[in-house]
Amino acid sequence: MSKVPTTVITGFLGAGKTTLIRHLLQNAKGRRLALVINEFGDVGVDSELVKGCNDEACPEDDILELANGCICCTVADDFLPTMQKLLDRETPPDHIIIETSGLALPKPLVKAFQWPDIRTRATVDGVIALIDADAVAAGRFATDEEALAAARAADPNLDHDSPLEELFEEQLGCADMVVLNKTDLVDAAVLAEVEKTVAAETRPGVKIVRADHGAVDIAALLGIVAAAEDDLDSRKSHIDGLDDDHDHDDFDTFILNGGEVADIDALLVGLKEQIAAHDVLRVKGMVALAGKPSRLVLQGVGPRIQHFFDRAWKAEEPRRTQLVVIGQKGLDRAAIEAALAGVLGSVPA
Ligand SMILES: Nc1nc2c(ncn2[C@@H]2O[C@H](COP(=O)(O)OP(=O)(O)OP(=O)(O)O)[C@@H](O)[C@H]2O)c(=O)[nH]1
Repeated sequence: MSKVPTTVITGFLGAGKTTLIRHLLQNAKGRRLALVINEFGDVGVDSELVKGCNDEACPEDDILELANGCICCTVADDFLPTMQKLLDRETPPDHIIIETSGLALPKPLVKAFQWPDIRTRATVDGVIALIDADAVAAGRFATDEEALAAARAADPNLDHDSPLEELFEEQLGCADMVVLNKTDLVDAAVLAEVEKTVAAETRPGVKIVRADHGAVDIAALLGIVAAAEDDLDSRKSHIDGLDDDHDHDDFDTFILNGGEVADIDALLVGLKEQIAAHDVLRVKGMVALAGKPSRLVLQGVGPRIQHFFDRAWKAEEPRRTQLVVIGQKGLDRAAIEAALAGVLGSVPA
């Protein structure tokens, strides 16, 4: 029996994983793909967005959500049963795509493919690391030595590099291929520098492909045949030898709840102020705009915010606003909520 190839898509918060997967689904060329989506935060925004595209290549039944924390920490409880369910199907998918949360360490997930019941039926075709070229150019993953020294002084138990840099290294060090995304946001000279920074963290021979909005040919992404689960030793990780004992205490997340938003511009201005003031890494979710039949998807990555209408609100859905906010440890939830209370509208009963 041949094993079902599985591609793991990793990459920091907002790098463009969901965008790349939507592109993949729209260009599946007859392959039956199943998606396993893992998010950090309780609102399944990514799966909503993928379902919203109503693509024939990926019916809703083939989109499975793992919302209980980070996939790398909940492997045994959530991930393995989900894989077993997919593989037990009368007609298993041709290919499984796993979108990890932006904070996930890919190596523990790849290791899970050594689990006896999975190993005989599935293989990791490849680990794809998505990189936000704009964020790397802005130095978001570089260590701010002063800040690190201050953090170490405040917490003598701090035993690692800046959490953002560590994740950057962790995700690149496990990759079979890197997609350097958001090339539209940086010029050629900057891109060449970013590519050098990225190449310094990859294993030898790993290809770096440049992309705009995750538009990479499916033939390049799928069919790498890496069998990554048999090749774990070449993928260095900060948690090697630590018995997979790690957590995500370096990051905080919460949900901003509201009702109908009367003034989108006021919400955007308020959000931008809060993102800057509290160094928020990611904001994403749905906004109910007063007087509009469609729901508004809002996406913030670092200082950039985008929004668009995706589909009409269903009759049974409460018109409410929910935005996931993610930042580094110590995020001042109360201050952010207080600052935005006036522009988010009242939560429906
Ligand atoms: N300018 C530009 N924006 C992009 C590109 N790719 C994705 N985006 C935007 O970046 C934002 C985040 O994209 P997602 O695909 O949701 O990123 P993600 O990695 O799935 O995010 P998380 O699941 O939260 O980690 C969205 O607003 C996208 O439209 C790109 O190549 N260029």
